[in-house]
Amino acid sequence: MVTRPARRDRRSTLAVLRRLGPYLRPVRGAVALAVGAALAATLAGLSVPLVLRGVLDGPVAHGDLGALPPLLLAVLGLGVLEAGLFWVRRRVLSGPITGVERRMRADLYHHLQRLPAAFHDRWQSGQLLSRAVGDLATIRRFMNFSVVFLLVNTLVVVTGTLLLLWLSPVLAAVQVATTLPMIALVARYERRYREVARQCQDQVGDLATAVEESVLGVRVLKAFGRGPHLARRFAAQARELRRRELRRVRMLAVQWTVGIVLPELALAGQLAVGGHAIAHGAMTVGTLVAAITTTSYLRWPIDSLGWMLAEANNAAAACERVWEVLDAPVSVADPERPRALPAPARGRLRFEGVRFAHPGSHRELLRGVDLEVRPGETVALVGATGCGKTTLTALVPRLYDVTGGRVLVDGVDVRDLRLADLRRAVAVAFEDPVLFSASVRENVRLGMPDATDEEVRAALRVACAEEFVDALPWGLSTRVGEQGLTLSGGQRQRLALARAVLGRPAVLVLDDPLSALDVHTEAEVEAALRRVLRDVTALVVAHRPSTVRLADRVALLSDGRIAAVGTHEELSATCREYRTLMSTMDTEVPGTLVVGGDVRREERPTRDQVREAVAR
Ligand SMILES: Nc1ncnc2c1ncn2[C@@H]1O[C@H](COP(=O)(O)OP(=O)(O)OP(=O)(O)O)[C@@H](O)[C@H]1O
Repeated sequence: MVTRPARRDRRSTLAVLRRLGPYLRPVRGAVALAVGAALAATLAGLSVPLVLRGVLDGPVAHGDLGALPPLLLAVLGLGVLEAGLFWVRRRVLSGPITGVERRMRADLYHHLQRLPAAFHDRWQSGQLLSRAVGDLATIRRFMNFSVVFLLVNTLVVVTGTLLLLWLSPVLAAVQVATTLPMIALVARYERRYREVARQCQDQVGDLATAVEESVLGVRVLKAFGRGPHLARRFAAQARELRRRELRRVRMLAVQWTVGIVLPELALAGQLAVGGHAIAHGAMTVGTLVAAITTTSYLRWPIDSLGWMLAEANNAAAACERVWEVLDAPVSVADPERPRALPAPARGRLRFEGVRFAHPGSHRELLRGVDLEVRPGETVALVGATGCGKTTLTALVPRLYDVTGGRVLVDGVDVRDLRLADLRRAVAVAFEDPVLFSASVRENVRLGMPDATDEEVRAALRVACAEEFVDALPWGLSTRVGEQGLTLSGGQRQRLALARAVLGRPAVLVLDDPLSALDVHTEAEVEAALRRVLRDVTALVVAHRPSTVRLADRVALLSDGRIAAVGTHEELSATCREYRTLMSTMDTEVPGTLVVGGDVRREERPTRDQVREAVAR
C-alpha cells in the first residue's frame, strides 16, 4: 500500500494555485465585487488620516471650532462606510466560495468513483478522506479570505506608501525601509513553509487511515487484545504530527514577530525624523500625525502579508494533494467507439490467452488463461489459495484490465463495451460482501436503482434472504449498520447474492458465494442458486465441494493457466492435482465445528498447506 504518492510538485505556489482558476471563473463576478468592497473599505479607512490632518492643521491650529463638526462627521461616516463594505465583502463571497468547495468535492468524489480498482489498491483511504475533507476546507478558507486580502492588502500597502510619499518622501522612505525585510523573510520561507505544510497534511492523512482502520477492525483488535499496541502506534503518529505542526508554528512565529516589530520600528523612525523636521519648521504637526496614522493603518496589511502567504502555501500544499487524485488517470474507461452486445445477450464468456500482472508487481499472475463458459453453463473455478482465481473473475467486469489476451462476452471484447452496458450484462458477488449504511432495499437495488419492491423480493427469495429480511424491524426499509455489521456474515452474503441476481444478468460472477454460510443455510442457498444458475452463464470461484457441486464443469487454475477443464467426475478420474485439491477441500466439511448448536466453518487450508498436499 502506498501511503502517499512519491511525486512532489516543485512548481511555485502561484503556479499551483493558478489551477483554481477554472473553479473560480464562474464566481469571478462575486470575487471582483468582494475585492472591490474590501478595497473601498480599506481606502475609506486610509482616508481617515487625511481628515485628521485637516482637523489638526485647520480648525485645531487656527482655533476655528465651527469647522470641526463636518470633519468629525466625515471621520464617523468613513468608519461606518468601512464597516459596511467589509460586511458586503463577506456576504457577497461566502455563498459562491462554499459553492466552489462543493463543486471541487463533487469532482473529487466523482473521479474517485471512476478511478480503477488498481488505484484504490495503492492508496490509503485515510489519505483520500483527508483530501476530500480537510484539504478542500483549507482551499475554501484561502479562497474566501486570503485571495481577497492578498490582493487588497498589497494594493493598500502600495496606495498607503504612495500617500506617505505625497505627505512626506522622507517618512515614506522610513516606511519602505522597514517593510523590505518582511518581504525578504516571506520570500525566504515560501518554499520551506510549503514543504512543512505538505508534510503536516500528509501526516493528517496517515492519522485518518489509522483511525479508520482501527474503527473498522475494532472487533478483530479486541479479539486479539491488540488495542493497546495500536494505541501506542497511534500515539507515535500523533506525536509526529505534533512535531511537524510545531515546525510550521515556529516558522509562523518568526514571521509574526518580525511583522509586529517592523511597523513599530517604522513608527519610531517616523516620530524621530518627523519630530526633528517639525522642530526645524520643515513639517507640520498635521502631516506627521497623518503619516503616523497612515503607517498605523498599514500595520495590519503588512502584518498579515506573511500570514496570508503562509495560508497561500497551505492552500498550495492542499491543492497539490487534491490535484494528485484528480490527475490520476482513469485507465478503465468507456471506449471511444463502443460496441453493443448482440440482443438478446446470450452470455457466452470466453477468456483468450489472458495474461495479467498487478500494477507494480513483477510477477505475471495469469500467463495465458484460455477458458470458455457456454451460455447457461456454470463453471466452477478451483485452484490453490492465491493462484489468481479472484483476480481472473475481476477481469470480467473490468475491475482490472488484462495486460495480455482478451475477455469476451458474446464475442465482444469487454474493453469495447460501454462500462454501463458491461456491468448490466455481468453481475458480481464478492467473497467479502460489502454493504453500505443504507436500507436493505437500497443495498439490494445498488446496480438497479429503479427495481420495484416486487423485483427486490424475488431476488431476496432466490438468495434465501426474504425470511430474515421480513423478520428485521422495518423489513426492506431496515437500515443495515456501517458495512452491514448489524447482520451476520451469512445474511450479508445472501443480500450480496440477491443484489447480483436482481438485474437478471447474462453472466454471473460469484466469488465463493457460500463462504460465510452455515451448513443449514448453505443447503438452502445452494438450492436457490441452482435455480438461478439454470438460466444464466456463471463463473463461480469454489473453495469447497458443495460449491463445485453447483457447476456443470470445473476449471482448474494452476501456475497462471487453466490446467484442466471437465466435469467433476472427469477431473477426479484424470487429474491428480484436482484430486489432491478436492481432498484438501473435503477436509473442511468434516472439520466444521458445532459449538452449542452454532455451526462454524474452519479456516480454509493455507496456500502452503495446499502446495504441500499437491506436491505429495
Ligand atoms: N491489488 C493487488 N496488488 C498486488 N498483488 C495482488 C493484489 N491483489 C491480489 N494480489 C496477489 O495476487 C495473488 C492472487 O490473488 P487472488 O486473490 O486472485 O487469489 P485467489 O486464488 O482468489 O486466492 P484465494 O483462494 O485465497 O481467494 C495473490 O498472491 C495476491 O497476493
